[in-house]
Amino acid sequence: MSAPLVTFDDVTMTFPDGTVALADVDIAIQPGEFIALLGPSGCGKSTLLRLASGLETATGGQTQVGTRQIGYVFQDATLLPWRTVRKNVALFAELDDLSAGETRERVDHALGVVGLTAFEDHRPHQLSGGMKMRVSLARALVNRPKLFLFDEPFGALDEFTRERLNDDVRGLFLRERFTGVFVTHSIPEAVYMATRVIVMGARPGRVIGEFAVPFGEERGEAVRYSPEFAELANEISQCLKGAMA
Ligand SMILES: Nc1ncnc2c1ncn2[C@@H]1O[C@H](COP(=O)(O)OP(=O)(O)OP(=O)(O)O)[C@@H](O)[C@H]1O
Repeated sequence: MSAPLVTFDDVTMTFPDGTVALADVDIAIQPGEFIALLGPSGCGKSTLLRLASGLETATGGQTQVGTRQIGYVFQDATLLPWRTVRKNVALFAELDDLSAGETRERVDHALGVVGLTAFEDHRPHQLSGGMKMRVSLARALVNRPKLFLFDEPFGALDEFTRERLNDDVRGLFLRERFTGVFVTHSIPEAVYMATRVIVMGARPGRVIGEFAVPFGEERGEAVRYSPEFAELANEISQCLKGAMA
């Protein structure tokens, strides 16, 4: 087995007001894994992503991340309304001071893989919620992330759009070969997307269960509606219920 890309070793996070968001968290994420993080509200899922991204530093234990090329998408697409789709996608490349030619090449690629090339001159108010999230994904892709953090990106979308975006992210994962950490409240979404599901409990936030997902790279309806899928979702649900009892 290769060295993990992300390691949380005995990590504790206590905020200045005394809130213990995480206690004794041990997680090792191998390159090429797609982890779904599931757990009740307030169990520290977003805090874990913030630690992995370097936005926060844990108050105890060790957090190690083997790359600085990190993509991060949030529930809100956070687009700049006055910029076109292309200019929004180019934002981080501009901040990184990439040359105009390199930026154009990366933006073209990112717009292509999220299927928005035809909309590059639109402004955010002309897009659906799902399209805005695709712009947000493309913007993160421009940095060619080796680690891609998703903080409940599709929670606000209708189920149909969400399922399509789940397939889009799976497609990106298979094509770009990043390592993914995907926070969600949805058990089916977690099972559909992930290679491994990590279940967290609250007060304090900690890992209470891990489930390897036995499905291969090709997912789709046949997997989503299979008895094995329902069985695994049920096991995870029992684990979560145990955490909330
Ligand atoms: N800056 C902060 N100061 C104090 N407490 C905080 C801070 N940020 C988060 N918390 C607390 O830490 C705990 C974990 O928060 P976090 O946002 O990581 O949970 P979560 O599992 O992502 O929740 P949700 O599913 O509702 O988004 C919560 O109790 C939250 O109130």
